[in-house]
Amino acid sequence: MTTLAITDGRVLRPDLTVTAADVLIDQDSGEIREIGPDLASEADDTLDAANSLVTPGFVNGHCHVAMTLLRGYADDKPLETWLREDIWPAEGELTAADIRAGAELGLLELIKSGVTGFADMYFQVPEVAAAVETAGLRARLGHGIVTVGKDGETAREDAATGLEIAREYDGAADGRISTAFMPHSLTTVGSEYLTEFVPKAREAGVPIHYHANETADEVAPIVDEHGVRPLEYAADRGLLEPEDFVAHGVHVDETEIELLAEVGTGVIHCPASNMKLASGMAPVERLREAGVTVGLGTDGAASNNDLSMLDEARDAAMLGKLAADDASAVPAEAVVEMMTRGSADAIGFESGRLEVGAPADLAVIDLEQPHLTPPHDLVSHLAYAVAAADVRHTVCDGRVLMRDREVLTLEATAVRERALEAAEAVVERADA
Ligand SMILES: CSC[C@H]1O[C@@H](n2cnc3c(O)ncnc32)[C@H](O)[C@@H]1O
Ligand SMILES: [Zn+2]
Repeated sequence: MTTLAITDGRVLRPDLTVTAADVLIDQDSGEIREIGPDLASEADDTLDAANSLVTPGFVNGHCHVAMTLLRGYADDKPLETWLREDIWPAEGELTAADIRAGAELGLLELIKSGVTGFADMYFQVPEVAAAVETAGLRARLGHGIVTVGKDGETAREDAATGLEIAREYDGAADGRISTAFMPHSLTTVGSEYLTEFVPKAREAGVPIHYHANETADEVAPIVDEHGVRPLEYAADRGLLEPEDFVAHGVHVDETEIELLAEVGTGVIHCPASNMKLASGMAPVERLREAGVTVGLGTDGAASNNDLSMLDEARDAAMLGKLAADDASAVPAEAVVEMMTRGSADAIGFESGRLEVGAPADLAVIDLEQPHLTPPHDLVSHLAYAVAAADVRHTVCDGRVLMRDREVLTLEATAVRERALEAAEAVVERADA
């Protein structure tokens, strides 16, 4: 057995208490073997965590990681206009190699900001999967299916690709990659494709993930056409099971909140994207009160505009208070739980907690920084004050992905150069 010890840190436990301890990791199984004092002598390798917080790796519950190429390409527009006028035409120009370059750039950003797992919906999933395999993160991947605006044959092919990818890649990268069937949303995928393919996804044993109730404009057509709320429409078509998770959930009414809580479908809250696109304020406090599993996600870098879960946590706490008109709503503990265990539970990962037997997915935060002084309350710091640049080490599945701020699994300069070149060429083609 090969072992790694994270030494002399302050460890954030599942009950959100912090204890001075070492963490001993079995690198063969990728699991935490022991948490306690003086474990360095038992380890083959060590990572120094003095004056640092050892936290569960952050889990980005909803992302389009290759969209880093479109960061800053189109800002300051609402969702529908942004997608139709700018993003979808530009995405139409993306090659497989572009998506690989964008995904690697996004993964570099995730590792540097302490993220160890994420869920991703995009095109050219084999490219995203290859990047994940190299980078060493844990991911739930899916092909984003869109059928609106396509003829019947092309639309059906897209849904079939979604199913095929979900079947083929589930369990890839020694189990670090899992999949989901991912219709883009309830308004961009026709009901007939849901009726045909959702039962097949269930047979394949994969969960279902989609954008839901993101804008008011997306709710009205479903209510008008089907006479029910979007999540009732989803439940009627078999898209609301305990293993499923939806992104956004901004415009959910009380019936839908109760439905989510009753069924156990998770919601991934994306506060930065919701604010930037002026989509609205999700009722996070109410969702949590009702017992809904709530995770956090950045969405893509074109609507955020970064992939930092630390920024997302702060945004979630701030926006949650505004939405509830209550400063005690969505407190620090809630967002720390959402960015770790909440997202992990929602997307079906066992990570998000530091305990014996759990996956060794963790991040080490440098506390010796002016903006983290004094360290009265480290949960408060994680929610409100820690920045991506404070992450010293990132470990996933027991493997060190970043040591002393140097990413070991990706060559940072080459990744940036490839992404820069790809991004410039895509924008040139899109704007021609
Ligand atoms: C079909 S792959 C995924 C698809 O989703 C687009 N997208 C990015 N951000 C959002 C968002 O906030 N709501 C809906 N769709 C979004 C992305 O550009 C891809 O086309
Ligand atoms: Zn999205």
